[in-house]
Amino acid sequence: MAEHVIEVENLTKCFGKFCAVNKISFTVGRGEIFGFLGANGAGKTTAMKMLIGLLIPTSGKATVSGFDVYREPESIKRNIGYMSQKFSLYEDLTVWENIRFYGGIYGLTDAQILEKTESLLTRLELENARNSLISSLPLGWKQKLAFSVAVLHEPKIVFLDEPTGGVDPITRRRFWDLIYEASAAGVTIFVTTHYMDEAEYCDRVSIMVDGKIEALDTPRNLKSTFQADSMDDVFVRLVRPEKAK
Ligand SMILES: Nc1ncnc2c1ncn2[C@@H]1O[C@H](COP(=O)(O)OP(=O)(O)OP(=O)(O)O)[C@@H](O)[C@H]1O
Repeated sequence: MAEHVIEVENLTKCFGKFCAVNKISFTVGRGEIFGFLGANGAGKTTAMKMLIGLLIPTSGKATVSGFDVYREPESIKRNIGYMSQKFSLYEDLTVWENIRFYGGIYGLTDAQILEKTESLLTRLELENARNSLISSLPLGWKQKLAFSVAVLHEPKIVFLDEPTGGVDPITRRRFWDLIYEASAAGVTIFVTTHYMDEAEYCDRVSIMVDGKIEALDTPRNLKSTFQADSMDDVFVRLVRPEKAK
């Protein structure tokens, strides 16, 4: 059986009487691309914040890379990569300055940063943009660069919070090439998205409704279980059942 790098059992987060995340349980295997879906307000961000050591749960258990979310949040932060739509690259620094800045934060040496910068710029075909300000780059390039920076320190797990918001399907597909590459190298990908084409690219998908995981399986099995033609249909049936009728 594949090694579990994320283990979650009855994880719960309540704000007063309202439980944004209500007893969710799942495991994620090494190298797996795990899609974390749900409507706005379903509790995805709250759940992810607990897993990356930013929010202490109310109850339940969870470990990430073997580290406990209650006792070892700092170890979790050091051992994961994280990219969100909101927290990303510095717009008023150049491509190279951003790489150097994050490399420093992740504790890489100058020599490691230099070496990784060259291979990263070549891979992304961004050699000519090394001195360009981030603000001058198209959004699709920024997202690819933000992902590459998030895995600069070679974490075993990377958390992506709506990483491809606002770009077209072709640009999203190119971004997913980077995800596949990382996954093939053994990196586990935990990704939230509102795009159902991306849900189809995941190995398994969980769908949250009102703080609970209502379905969790491969896209193929979910479509079969819900007798749906697409992940879009599956999502609508679960999240807005009245519309599916
Ligand atoms: N600090 C907080 N205090 C009170 N309620 C909160 C807090 N953080 C989140 N919530 C509530 O918890 C619920 C889940 O929010 P969360 O941001 O986790 O949802 P989400 O699935 O990530 O939504 P989105 O797709 O819009 O980002 C929402 O009703 C939100 O208002």
